[in-house]
Amino acid sequence: MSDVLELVDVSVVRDGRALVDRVSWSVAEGERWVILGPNGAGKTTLLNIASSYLFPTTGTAQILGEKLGGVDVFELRPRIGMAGSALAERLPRSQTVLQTVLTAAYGMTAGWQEDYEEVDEARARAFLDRLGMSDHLDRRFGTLSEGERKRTQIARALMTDPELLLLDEPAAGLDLGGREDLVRRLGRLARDPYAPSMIMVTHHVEEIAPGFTHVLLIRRGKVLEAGPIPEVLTSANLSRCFGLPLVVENRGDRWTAQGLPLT
Ligand SMILES: Nc1ncnc2c1ncn2[C@@H]1O[C@H](COP(=O)(O)OP(=O)(O)OP(=O)(O)O)[C@@H](O)[C@H]1O
Repeated sequence: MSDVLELVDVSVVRDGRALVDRVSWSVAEGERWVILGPNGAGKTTLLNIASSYLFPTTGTAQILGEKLGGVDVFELRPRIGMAGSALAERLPRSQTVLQTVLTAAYGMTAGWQEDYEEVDEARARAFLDRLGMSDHLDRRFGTLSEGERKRTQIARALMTDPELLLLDEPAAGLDLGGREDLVRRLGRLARDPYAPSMIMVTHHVEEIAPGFTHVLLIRRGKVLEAGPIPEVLTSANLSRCFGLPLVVENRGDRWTAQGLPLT
C-alpha cells in the first residue's frame, strides 16, 4: 500500500507559536482516519495541510505522492475531496442542491452553465441519492437544514472521484437523528472498498462511524497517539487528550465516552 499522506516532522508556526508541533504521520491508501482532540488542538490545521491549502513552516508534507512545495497545487487539489464549514461558506446560497454538487465536477463553487454533460448530472444525482438528498435536488442550498447541507457537501466532495476525502466536523450542529443518519451513511462509505481514503476531524467519539480504521489524538499541536482505533482509543489516552478523566466504551461497532463524576 502506498501513502496518501505523509507528514515528517511538520510544524506550523504563527506569531512564534507552534499550532502543529513536529508532527510525523502517515495515512496509507484505503485507511479511514479520525482526528480527535479538544478545541484549538490543531485538528483543522492538520486538515488544511492535507488539503494542500496550508504549507508547513518546517518539515515535509507529501500528499498523494506529491511533495508540497514541489508540485502545482492546482493539479493536486482536484484529487482531494473536501467537506467542511469553511468550504460551505463559499458555496452560493441561491444555487440548487443539484447545481451545488454538479459545479464540483468543473472545479468551481459557482457558475451554472447549461452545457453540463449528462453523465456528470447522472453522477451528481447518484451521489445525492446515496446521501439521502434525492427529494431536495431543486432546493436552494441556502434554505437547507444543517444536516441536509452537510450531506450535500459530502456528495459534492465525492463528485471529482477523489483519492483522498477530508471531512471537517461533518456532524457538528446536527441533532441526534441527524447525527445518527450521517454516521450510518459515513459508515457505508467507509466500508466501501472503492471509496477514497478518508480523514475526518471530530470532537466526539460518538461520531466515529463503523468502518473507520485509525485514530490520531492531538493536544496542543502535538500528536499523543496515532494508530488502529481499538489500540489507541482507550480511556487513559482519551483522558490525556482532553485533560480530564474519561471512560471510553465500545459497544458493537460504536464508541461512547463519559467524564467521571466529581467527588
Ligand atoms: N492563522 C493563524 N494565526 C494564529 N493562530 C492561529 C491561526 N489559525 C489557527 N490558529 C490557532 O491555532 C490553534 C489550532 O487551531 P485549529 O483550528 O487547528 O484547532 P482545532 O483543533 O481545529 O480547533 P477546534 O476544535 O476549535 O475547531 C488555535 O489555538 C487557533 O486559535
